[in-house]
Amino acid sequence: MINTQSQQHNLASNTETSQKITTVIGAGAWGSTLATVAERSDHHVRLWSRYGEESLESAIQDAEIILSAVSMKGVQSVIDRVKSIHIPENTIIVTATKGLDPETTHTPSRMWKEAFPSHPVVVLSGPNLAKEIQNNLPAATVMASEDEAAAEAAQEMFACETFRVYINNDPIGTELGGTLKNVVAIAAGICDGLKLGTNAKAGLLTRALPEMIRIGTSLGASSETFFGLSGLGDLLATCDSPLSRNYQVGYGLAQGKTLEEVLNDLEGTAEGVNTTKVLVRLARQEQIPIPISGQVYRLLKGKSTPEQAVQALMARELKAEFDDIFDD
Ligand SMILES: NC(=O)C1=CN([C@@H]2O[C@H](COP(=O)(O)OP(=O)(O)OC[C@H]3O[C@@H](n4cnc5c(N)ncnc54)[C@H](OP(=O)(O)O)[C@@H]3O)[C@@H](O)[C@H]2O)C=CC1
Ligand SMILES: O=C(CO)COP(=O)(O)O
Repeated sequence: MINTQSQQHNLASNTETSQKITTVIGAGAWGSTLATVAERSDHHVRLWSRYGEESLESAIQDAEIILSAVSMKGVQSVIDRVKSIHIPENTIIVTATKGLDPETTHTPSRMWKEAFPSHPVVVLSGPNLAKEIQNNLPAATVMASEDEAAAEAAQEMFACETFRVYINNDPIGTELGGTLKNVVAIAAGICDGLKLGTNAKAGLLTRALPEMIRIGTSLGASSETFFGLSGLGDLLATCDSPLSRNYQVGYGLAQGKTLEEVLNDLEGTAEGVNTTKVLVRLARQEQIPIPISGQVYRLLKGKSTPEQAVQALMARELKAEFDDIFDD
């Protein structure tokens, strides 16, 4: 069992010097799980929490990889703390947070890159419900970076029999897939909570994917990435699992609970609530249509009921399925 303070796992401390060291920052559900995964891969792992006894400086000393798994609200403060400590330029920074900064609308990888322009930054994202991975069920994920060697090093550090790690070179697309699907997961929870059926759910997810792609490509992502593990893969996992906190938010709203009630009952973080607000701002700025996410926004704001949101989506002007299909 991993506690909420920096620990040495698995290996006796006198073997540490010969092992590659990974430090995981954030001992919540995801950070603890990723520490377990790296430990399964037989690396030396340190798990750091702001509530633990060990200093961050000591926890990240000699680490080849520093992986941040904190929720969005903790990202800037963690960056500031790491920045106050000197870390060598070959230290790889991996970010596993799925959110958007409410101040700047930036993704966590962009925030890390801005703070550490000379360090390789890698995004970890995929269909990865922490509880299933904790239970040793097989899962696949993506390590994405513009620095191929860094992505490969992170892949090697975390891959094991039950955790299959792919690499790609589209960190922003990989990160946005995992982030934007949280908004859709709220909608999926509403869909299931209202018992709208399988056809409605398939329609919802299929129409939500182009929304994610429109926003993603406007921010520089490749559309192809959204059909991979971190896009479609994570959409399927999160929107079809009661383990997902975002799905639980939608499900609770469909039961007639207020957002406050739902969040009070929730175990852990549902990033989709904040992401929806940031996403709507981004979409307005760029004039990008996001009808499904827009309805989630109205619902979270208390401006419509789940039933009204469904009606509004079904009553939209009829249109072609693909934007440019009749252009020629
Ligand atoms: N749980 C999951 O299945 C998955 C989660 N994720 C993503 O990982 C991120 C974390 O999720 P999860 O672990 O589930 O969330 P939890 O609610 O379980 O834990 C919250 C985490 O955020 C950290 N944190 C919160 N506020 C601050 C702060 N002000 N300063 C520093 N650290 C802070 C906590 O650190 P501390 O330990 O120091 O308290 C803790 O690690 C989210 O972005 C989520 O979307 C991604 C994939 C899977
Ligand atoms: O990102 C996740 C699975 O890939 C976890 O989803 P939730 O944050 O909704 O629990």
